[in-house]
Amino acid sequence: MSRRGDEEGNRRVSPRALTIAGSDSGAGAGIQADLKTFAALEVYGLSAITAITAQNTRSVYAAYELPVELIEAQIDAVLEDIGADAAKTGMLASPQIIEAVAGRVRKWNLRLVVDPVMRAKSGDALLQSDAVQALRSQLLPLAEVITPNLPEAEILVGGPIDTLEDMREAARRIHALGVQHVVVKGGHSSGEPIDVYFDGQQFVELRSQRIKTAHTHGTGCTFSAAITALLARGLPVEKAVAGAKRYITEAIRQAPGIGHGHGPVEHFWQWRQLATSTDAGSEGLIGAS
Ligand SMILES: Nc1ncnc2c1ncn2[C@@H]1O[C@H](COP(=O)(O)OP(=O)(O)O)[C@@H](O)[C@H]1O
Ligand SMILES: Cc1ncc(COP(=O)(O)OP(=O)(O)O)c(N)n1
Repeated sequence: MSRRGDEEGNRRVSPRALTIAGSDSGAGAGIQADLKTFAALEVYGLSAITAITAQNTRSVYAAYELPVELIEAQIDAVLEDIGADAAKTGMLASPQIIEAVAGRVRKWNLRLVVDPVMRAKSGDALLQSDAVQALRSQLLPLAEVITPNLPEAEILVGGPIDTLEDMREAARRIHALGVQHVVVKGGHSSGEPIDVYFDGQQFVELRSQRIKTAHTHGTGCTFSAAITALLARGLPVEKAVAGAKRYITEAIRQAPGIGHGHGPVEHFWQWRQLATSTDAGSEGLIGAS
Protein backbone atom coordinates (compact mmCIF):
# COMPACT_ATOMS: atom_id res chain seq x y z
CA MET A 1 0.00 0.00 0.00
CA SER A 2 1.67 3.21 -1.08
CA ARG A 3 -0.89 5.74 0.14
CA ARG A 4 -1.09 6.90 3.77
CA GLY A 5 -4.64 8.03 4.22
CA ASP A 6 -5.41 7.00 7.78
CA GLU A 7 -3.48 9.69 9.58
CA GLU A 8 -5.09 12.65 7.95
CA GLY A 9 -8.11 13.05 10.17
CA ASN A 10 -10.68 15.45 8.76
CA ARG A 11 -8.31 17.26 6.41
CA ARG A 12 -9.25 17.21 2.73
CA VAL A 13 -7.38 14.31 1.17
CA SER A 14 -6.57 14.94 -2.47
CA PRO A 15 -5.47 12.19 -4.84
CA ARG A 16 -1.69 12.01 -5.27
CA ALA A 17 0.46 10.97 -8.21
CA LEU A 18 4.20 10.51 -8.58
CA THR A 19 6.24 11.15 -11.72
CA ILE A 20 9.67 9.52 -12.08
CA ALA A 21 11.14 11.33 -15.08
CA GLY A 22 13.66 13.79 -16.49
CA SER A 23 13.62 17.56 -16.17
CA ASP A 24 12.99 19.63 -19.35
CA SER A 25 14.27 23.18 -18.79
CA GLY A 26 11.83 24.41 -21.46
CA ALA A 27 9.01 22.90 -19.35
CA GLY A 28 7.12 21.44 -22.33
CA ALA A 29 7.87 17.79 -21.55
CA GLY A 30 9.29 15.68 -18.71
CA ILE A 31 8.71 16.34 -15.02
CA GLN A 32 7.41 19.85 -15.70
CA ALA A 33 4.69 18.71 -18.13
CA ASP A 34 3.70 15.91 -15.77
CA LEU A 35 3.34 18.20 -12.74
CA LYS A 36 1.32 20.74 -14.75
CA THR A 37 -0.99 17.96 -15.94
CA PHE A 38 -1.44 16.62 -12.40
CA ALA A 39 -2.24 20.13 -11.13
CA ALA A 40 -4.68 20.82 -13.96
CA LEU A 41 -6.48 17.57 -13.16
CA GLU A 42 -6.54 18.51 -9.46
CA VAL A 43 -4.17 15.79 -8.33
CA TYR A 44 -1.31 16.54 -5.91
CA GLY A 45 1.90 15.89 -7.83
CA LEU A 46 5.13 14.39 -6.48
CA SER A 47 8.38 14.01 -8.39
CA ALA A 48 11.58 11.97 -8.52
CA ILE A 49 13.98 13.43 -11.08
CA THR A 50 16.10 10.91 -13.03
CA ALA A 51 18.05 13.29 -15.28
CA ILE A 52 18.39 16.98 -16.03
CA THR A 53 18.24 18.14 -19.63
CA ALA A 54 19.11 21.53 -21.11
CA GLN A 55 16.26 21.67 -23.60
CA ASN A 56 13.99 24.07 -25.43
CA THR A 57 11.40 23.81 -28.18
CA ARG A 58 14.17 23.23 -30.76
CA SER A 59 16.58 20.72 -29.26
CA VAL A 60 18.13 18.90 -26.32
CA TYR A 61 21.54 20.55 -25.80
CA ALA A 62 22.79 18.52 -22.82
CA ALA A 63 21.63 15.78 -20.46
CA TYR A 64 23.00 14.70 -17.08
CA GLU A 65 21.83 11.54 -15.30
CA LEU A 66 21.42 11.75 -11.54
CA PRO A 67 23.04 9.08 -9.35
CA VAL A 68 20.85 6.00 -8.87
CA GLU A 69 20.99 6.37 -5.06
CA LEU A 70 19.59 9.92 -5.30
CA ILE A 71 16.72 8.73 -7.52
CA GLU A 72 15.90 5.95 -5.04
CA ALA A 73 16.10 8.40 -2.14
CA GLN A 74 13.65 10.81 -3.81
CA ILE A 75 11.12 8.00 -4.35
CA ASP A 76 11.48 6.71 -0.79
CA ALA A 77 11.25 10.20 0.72
CA VAL A 78 7.93 11.09 -0.89
CA LEU A 79 6.33 7.66 -0.55
CA GLU A 80 7.19 6.96 3.08
CA ASP A 81 5.62 10.29 4.07
CA ILE A 82 3.04 11.38 1.52
CA GLY A 83 2.17 8.32 -0.59
CA ALA A 84 0.88 8.05 -4.16
CA ASP A 85 -2.31 6.58 -5.62
CA ALA A 86 -0.57 6.06 -8.96
CA ALA A 87 2.85 6.68 -10.51
CA LYS A 88 4.34 7.12 -13.97
CA THR A 89 7.76 6.89 -15.53
CA GLY A 90 9.17 9.05 -18.32
CA MET A 91 12.84 9.49 -19.27
CA LEU A 92 14.80 6.73 -17.52
CA ALA A 93 18.04 7.12 -19.50
CA SER A 94 20.02 3.99 -18.53
CA PRO A 95 19.66 0.29 -17.59
CA GLN A 96 20.90 1.12 -14.06
CA ILE A 97 18.13 3.69 -13.53
CA ILE A 98 15.49 1.28 -14.92
CA GLU A 99 16.66 -1.46 -12.53
CA ALA A 100 16.56 0.90 -9.54
CA VAL A 101 13.10 2.24 -10.45
CA ALA A 102 11.77 -1.32 -10.93
CA GLY A 103 13.04 -2.13 -7.44
CA ARG A 104 11.19 0.84 -5.95
CA VAL A 105 7.98 0.02 -7.87
CA ARG A 106 8.08 -3.45 -6.28
CA LYS A 107 9.03 -2.12 -2.83
CA TRP A 108 6.13 0.35 -2.75
CA ASN A 109 3.70 -1.78 -4.76
CA LEU A 110 2.99 1.15 -7.09
CA ARG A 111 0.25 1.29 -9.71
CA LEU A 112 2.45 2.19 -12.67
CA VAL A 113 2.00 3.89 -16.03
CA VAL A 114 5.11 3.53 -18.23
CA ASP A 115 5.74 6.08 -20.98
CA PRO A 116 8.71 4.33 -22.65
CA VAL A 117 10.47 7.56 -23.63
CA MET A 118 13.33 6.87 -26.08
CA ARG A 119 13.77 10.04 -28.16
CA ALA A 120 12.64 13.66 -28.03
CA LYS A 121 10.70 15.04 -31.02
CA SER A 122 13.92 16.87 -31.94
CA GLY A 123 15.49 13.41 -32.54
CA ASP A 124 17.80 13.49 -29.51
CA ALA A 125 18.19 10.16 -27.65
CA LEU A 126 16.79 10.09 -24.11
CA LEU A 127 17.37 6.35 -23.50
CA GLN A 128 20.62 4.45 -24.07
CA SER A 129 20.16 1.75 -26.72
CA ASP A 130 21.30 -0.98 -24.32
CA ALA A 131 18.50 0.03 -21.91
CA VAL A 132 15.67 -1.31 -24.09
CA GLN A 133 16.20 -4.89 -22.89
CA ALA A 134 16.06 -3.73 -19.24
CA LEU A 135 12.84 -1.87 -20.01
CA ARG A 136 11.34 -5.02 -21.57
CA SER A 137 12.40 -7.48 -18.93
CA GLN A 138 12.33 -5.45 -15.70
CA LEU A 139 9.81 -2.63 -15.92
CA LEU A 140 7.15 -3.77 -18.38
CA PRO A 141 6.03 -6.76 -16.28
CA LEU A 142 5.31 -4.26 -13.44
CA ALA A 143 3.29 -1.84 -15.59
CA GLU A 144 -0.47 -1.47 -15.39
CA VAL A 145 -0.43 0.72 -18.51
CA ILE A 146 2.20 1.42 -21.20
CA THR A 147 1.92 4.21 -23.80
CA PRO A 148 4.47 3.75 -26.63
CA ASN A 149 4.37 6.01 -29.66
CA LEU A 150 4.86 4.30 -33.05
CA PRO A 151 8.70 4.43 -33.15
CA GLU A 152 8.86 3.17 -29.53
CA ALA A 153 6.40 0.35 -30.26
CA GLU A 154 8.46 -0.63 -33.34
CA ILE A 155 11.57 -0.93 -31.16
CA LEU A 156 9.71 -2.90 -28.46
CA VAL A 157 8.34 -5.44 -30.98
CA GLY A 158 11.30 -5.34 -33.37
CA GLY A 159 9.44 -4.61 -36.62
CA PRO A 160 7.66 -1.94 -38.66
CA ILE A 161 4.14 -0.69 -37.81
CA ASP A 162 2.35 0.75 -40.84
CA THR A 163 -1.33 -0.07 -40.47
CA LEU A 164 -4.03 -0.23 -37.79
CA GLU A 165 -3.74 -4.03 -37.89
CA ASP A 166 0.03 -3.67 -37.26
CA MET A 167 -0.80 -1.44 -34.24
CA ARG A 168 -3.16 -4.13 -32.89
CA GLU A 169 -0.53 -6.85 -33.39
CA ALA A 170 2.11 -4.67 -31.66
CA ALA A 171 -0.30 -4.11 -28.74
CA ARG A 172 -0.83 -7.90 -28.48
CA ARG A 173 2.92 -8.55 -28.45
CA ILE A 174 3.65 -5.83 -25.87
CA HIS A 175 0.80 -7.18 -23.71
CA ALA A 176 2.52 -10.59 -23.90
CA LEU A 177 5.58 -9.00 -22.24
CA GLY A 178 3.50 -8.68 -19.08
CA VAL A 179 1.89 -5.22 -19.32
CA GLN A 180 -1.80 -5.27 -18.35
CA HIS A 181 -3.07 -2.46 -20.62
CA VAL A 182 -1.34 -1.23 -23.79
CA VAL A 183 -1.98 2.03 -25.65
CA VAL A 184 -0.10 2.27 -28.97
CA LYS A 185 -0.32 5.98 -29.82
CA GLY A 186 -0.87 7.13 -33.38
CA GLY A 187 0.50 10.67 -33.18
CA HIS A 188 3.37 9.80 -35.56
CA SER A 189 1.10 8.33 -38.25
CA SER A 190 0.27 10.34 -41.36
CA GLY A 191 -3.51 10.31 -41.00
CA GLU A 192 -5.84 10.73 -38.03
CA PRO A 193 -4.00 10.21 -34.72
CA ILE A 194 -5.76 6.96 -33.74
CA ASP A 195 -4.52 5.39 -30.50
CA VAL A 196 -5.09 1.62 -30.09
CA TYR A 197 -5.95 0.38 -26.58
CA PHE A 198 -5.71 -3.33 -25.68
CA ASP A 199 -6.44 -4.93 -22.31
CA GLY A 200 -5.65 -8.51 -23.27
CA GLN A 201 -9.18 -9.19 -24.48
CA GLN A 202 -10.65 -6.26 -26.34
CA PHE A 203 -9.33 -3.50 -28.55
CA VAL A 204 -10.63 0.08 -28.43
CA GLU A 205 -9.70 2.69 -31.04
CA LEU A 206 -9.34 6.18 -29.55
CA ARG A 207 -9.94 8.60 -32.38
CA SER A 208 -9.59 12.35 -32.75
CA GLN A 209 -9.06 14.83 -35.56
CA ARG A 210 -5.44 15.65 -36.36
CA ILE A 211 -4.81 19.22 -35.24
CA LYS A 212 -2.52 21.00 -37.72
CA THR A 213 0.16 22.47 -35.47
CA ALA A 214 3.91 22.44 -34.81
CA HIS A 215 3.22 22.63 -31.08
CA THR A 216 3.28 19.02 -29.96
CA HIS A 217 6.27 19.04 -27.60
CA GLY A 218 5.42 16.97 -24.55
CA THR A 219 2.26 15.36 -25.93
CA GLY A 220 3.36 11.87 -24.84
CA CYS A 221 4.33 13.06 -21.35
CA THR A 222 1.06 14.96 -20.96
CA PHE A 223 -1.05 12.03 -22.21
CA SER A 224 0.58 9.50 -19.84
CA ALA A 225 0.46 11.98 -16.93
CA ALA A 226 -3.27 12.50 -17.56
CA ILE A 227 -3.84 8.71 -17.48
CA THR A 228 -1.91 8.57 -14.19
CA ALA A 229 -3.87 11.47 -12.68
CA LEU A 230 -7.21 9.96 -13.67
CA LEU A 231 -6.19 6.56 -12.26
CA ALA A 232 -5.19 8.34 -9.03
CA ARG A 233 -8.67 9.89 -9.01
CA GLY A 234 -10.11 6.37 -9.06
CA LEU A 235 -11.21 5.96 -12.68
CA PRO A 236 -11.03 2.48 -14.23
CA VAL A 237 -8.17 2.13 -16.73
CA GLU A 238 -10.25 2.28 -19.91
CA LYS A 239 -12.00 5.47 -18.76
CA ALA A 240 -8.70 7.01 -17.64
CA VAL A 241 -7.22 6.37 -21.10
CA ALA A 242 -10.29 7.78 -22.88
CA GLY A 243 -10.25 10.83 -20.57
CA ALA A 244 -6.55 11.39 -21.21
CA LYS A 245 -7.16 11.30 -24.97
CA ARG A 246 -9.77 14.05 -24.61
CA TYR A 247 -7.42 16.02 -22.36
CA ILE A 248 -4.42 15.85 -24.74
CA THR A 249 -6.55 16.69 -27.78
CA GLU A 250 -7.79 19.89 -26.13
CA ALA A 251 -4.33 20.68 -24.72
CA ILE A 252 -2.88 20.53 -28.26
CA ARG A 253 -5.77 22.62 -29.63
CA GLN A 254 -5.10 25.33 -27.02
CA ALA A 255 -1.27 25.31 -27.38
CA PRO A 256 0.07 28.80 -26.57
CA GLY A 257 2.58 28.91 -29.46
CA ILE A 258 5.68 29.45 -27.35
CA GLY A 259 9.23 29.16 -28.77
CA HIS A 260 10.70 28.79 -32.24
CA GLY A 261 10.44 25.01 -32.67
CA HIS A 262 7.92 22.45 -31.38
CA GLY A 263 6.19 24.43 -28.63
CA PRO A 264 4.41 23.05 -25.55
CA VAL A 265 0.72 22.24 -25.15
CA GLU A 266 -1.64 24.15 -22.83
CA HIS A 267 -2.60 22.55 -19.52
CA PHE A 268 -4.71 25.14 -17.76
CA TRP A 269 -7.82 25.51 -19.86
CA GLN A 270 -11.18 24.83 -18.37
CA TRP A 271 -10.82 21.05 -18.19
CA ARG A 272 -13.45 20.80 -15.47
CA GLN A 273 -16.16 21.77 -17.92
CA LEU A 274 -15.03 18.92 -20.20
CA ALA A 275 -14.61 16.62 -17.23
CA THR A 276 -18.16 16.97 -16.03
CA SER A 277 -19.96 17.58 -19.31
CA THR A 278 -22.38 14.92 -20.47
CA ASP A 279 -21.81 14.87 -24.18
CA ALA A 280 -23.20 11.87 -26.07
CA GLY A 281 -24.62 10.44 -22.87
CA SER A 282 -21.22 9.95 -21.22
CA GLU A 283 -20.63 10.99 -17.62
CA GLY A 284 -17.65 13.19 -18.52
CA LEU A 285 -14.12 12.33 -17.41
CA ILE A 286 -14.80 12.18 -13.69
CA GLY A 287 -18.54 12.68 -13.37
CA ALA A 288 -19.97 15.78 -11.70
CA SER A 289 -18.29 16.60 -8.38
N1 LIG B 1 -1.51 16.73 -34.28
C1 LIG B 1 -2.22 16.03 -33.38
N2 LIG B 1 -3.55 16.22 -33.27
C2 LIG B 1 -4.30 15.54 -32.37
N3 LIG B 1 -3.77 14.63 -31.52
C3 LIG B 1 -2.44 14.38 -31.57
C4 LIG B 1 -1.60 15.05 -32.50
N4 LIG B 1 -0.31 14.62 -32.32
C5 LIG B 1 -0.37 13.71 -31.32
N5 LIG B 1 -1.64 13.55 -30.88
C6 LIG B 1 -2.07 12.70 -29.77
O1 LIG B 1 -1.23 13.02 -28.67
C7 LIG B 1 -0.92 11.85 -27.91
C8 LIG B 1 0.58 11.65 -27.88
O2 LIG B 1 0.94 11.03 -29.11
P1 LIG B 1 2.36 10.98 -29.79
O3 LIG B 1 2.66 12.32 -30.40
O4 LIG B 1 2.31 9.81 -30.70
O5 LIG B 1 3.33 10.71 -28.56
P2 LIG B 1 4.84 11.15 -28.25
O6 LIG B 1 4.80 12.57 -27.77
O7 LIG B 1 5.23 10.17 -27.18
O8 LIG B 1 5.62 10.98 -29.52
C9 LIG B 1 -1.72 10.72 -28.57
O9 LIG B 1 -2.97 10.60 -27.94
C10 LIG B 1 -1.86 11.20 -30.00
O10 LIG B 1 -2.95 10.60 -30.67
C1 LIG C 1 13.07 15.32 -20.09
C2 LIG C 1 12.23 14.84 -21.22
N1 LIG C 1 11.44 13.77 -21.03
C3 LIG C 1 10.68 13.32 -22.07
C4 LIG C 1 10.72 13.94 -23.29
C5 LIG C 1 9.90 13.42 -24.45
O1 LIG C 1 8.64 13.92 -24.35
P1 LIG C 1 7.44 13.33 -25.24
O2 LIG C 1 6.20 13.89 -24.73
O3 LIG C 1 7.51 11.84 -25.30
O4 LIG C 1 7.80 13.75 -26.68
P2 LIG C 1 8.38 15.10 -27.26
O5 LIG C 1 8.03 16.19 -26.39
O6 LIG C 1 9.83 14.94 -27.39
O7 LIG C 1 7.66 15.19 -28.53
C6 LIG C 1 11.54 15.06 -23.44
N2 LIG C 1 11.60 15.72 -24.62
N3 LIG C 1 12.30 15.48 -22.39
